[in-house]
Amino acid sequence: MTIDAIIVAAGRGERAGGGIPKQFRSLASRSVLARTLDALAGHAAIRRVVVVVNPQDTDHVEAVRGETARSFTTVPGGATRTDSVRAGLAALADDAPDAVMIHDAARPFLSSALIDRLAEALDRHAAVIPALPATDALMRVMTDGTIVEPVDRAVVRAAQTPQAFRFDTLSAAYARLGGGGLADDAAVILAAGGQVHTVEGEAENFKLTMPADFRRAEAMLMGETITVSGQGFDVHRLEPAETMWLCGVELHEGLGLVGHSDADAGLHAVTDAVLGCAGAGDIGQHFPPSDPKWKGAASDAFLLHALELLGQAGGEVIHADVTLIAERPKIGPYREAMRTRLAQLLRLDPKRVNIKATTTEKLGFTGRGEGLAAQAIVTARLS
Ligand SMILES: Nc1ccn([C@@H]2O[C@H](COP(=O)(O)OP(=O)(O)OP(=O)(O)O)[C@@H](O)[C@H]2O)c(=O)n1
Ligand SMILES: C[C@](O)(CO)[C@H](O)COP(=O)(O)O
Repeated sequence: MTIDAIIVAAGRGERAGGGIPKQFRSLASRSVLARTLDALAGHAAIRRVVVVVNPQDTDHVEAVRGETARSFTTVPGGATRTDSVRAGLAALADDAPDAVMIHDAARPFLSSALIDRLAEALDRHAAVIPALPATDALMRVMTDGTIVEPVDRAVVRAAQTPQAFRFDTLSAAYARLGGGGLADDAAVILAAGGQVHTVEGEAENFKLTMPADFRRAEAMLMGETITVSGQGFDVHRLEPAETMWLCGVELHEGLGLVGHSDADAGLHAVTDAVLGCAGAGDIGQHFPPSDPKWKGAASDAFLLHALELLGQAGGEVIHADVTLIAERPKIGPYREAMRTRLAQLLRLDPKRVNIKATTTEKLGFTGRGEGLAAQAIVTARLS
């Protein structure tokens, strides 16, 4: 069965506050939407993901692309969640899947086991959602808050997302729905006279709605992780050349670095620091200079491999600080470009990346202009 996913991310997040729509706010150094995408688009059952966004948020969406390796397309959303889901369904219609999961961008903590449960239930049901029993006593109230009567909590459930449907069933229900918004997609099926089944939801899969939800989410992430640091150091010989690669940026200063790969000492130091965080040895073990495969290689590939190993070890980079040591070239004119490129490779906000440069007062091999050295410290969170 082919299953596509729609992430609705066009809301304004007014109840959460925080200055920008909540799905783009940072939670322990990564945006909510990047986390949601990784959880959903990273699942093997999901073929492709459409993210429904507000066109005002283009810059935020581009920043999220830099934070995740997952691919996704975007479509403009509407005034209500219902309108946004409708736009997502229309975007999938040309190459319609057998089934679709609709998920709130604002629920970044869904587990892969929950997606498994929903996918498995889709074999038996056309509409299935995760739901949780109520744990508090429930009261029916008047608009002023005065209680009318208790509600039997055995007969209610709190509905979560992802909500999973056979694509044709959900599309037909949306086609029958008039104007106006409903709370969720289960309500759309019910309005069309359909049946909706439930699987067990997850307490951790709460929706970031109010400011306190962000505090809870931060505490959850901090409590589950430890912070580690990795350190890296590299040196390459300098010689006259047209170009030099340093921290992923091409410099045109009449100097080059000599090495087996592109000799980008900055990226090599960062790669070693990431490997340090992952407890995965050093760059020479993974990319031996004796292997002709790496001759002239762009060092981006080394860093991406180290990041992959860190990911497998349950880690994510949260900060990097690099020091470049040389008399020449002067780093100042390239500093911002290096910061931007490194942030892109590390999938970090550029504010979390720092590039420093120093000379050694004409002392030693760097002082004599024979070589360039780079040091890096990378900080990562490990779960
Ligand atoms: N017009 C809308 C409204 C909501 N959503 C999405 O639907 C999900 C659940 O909605 P909610 O938590 O209500 O988000 P907001 O509408 O952003 O929140 P608020 O009501 O506080 O502004 C969110 O991922 C939100 O981005 C959407 O795609 N389009
Ligand atoms: C879709 C939903 O998250 C299911 O619990 C919920 O209905 C969204 O409600 P909101 O009023 O848009 O927050």
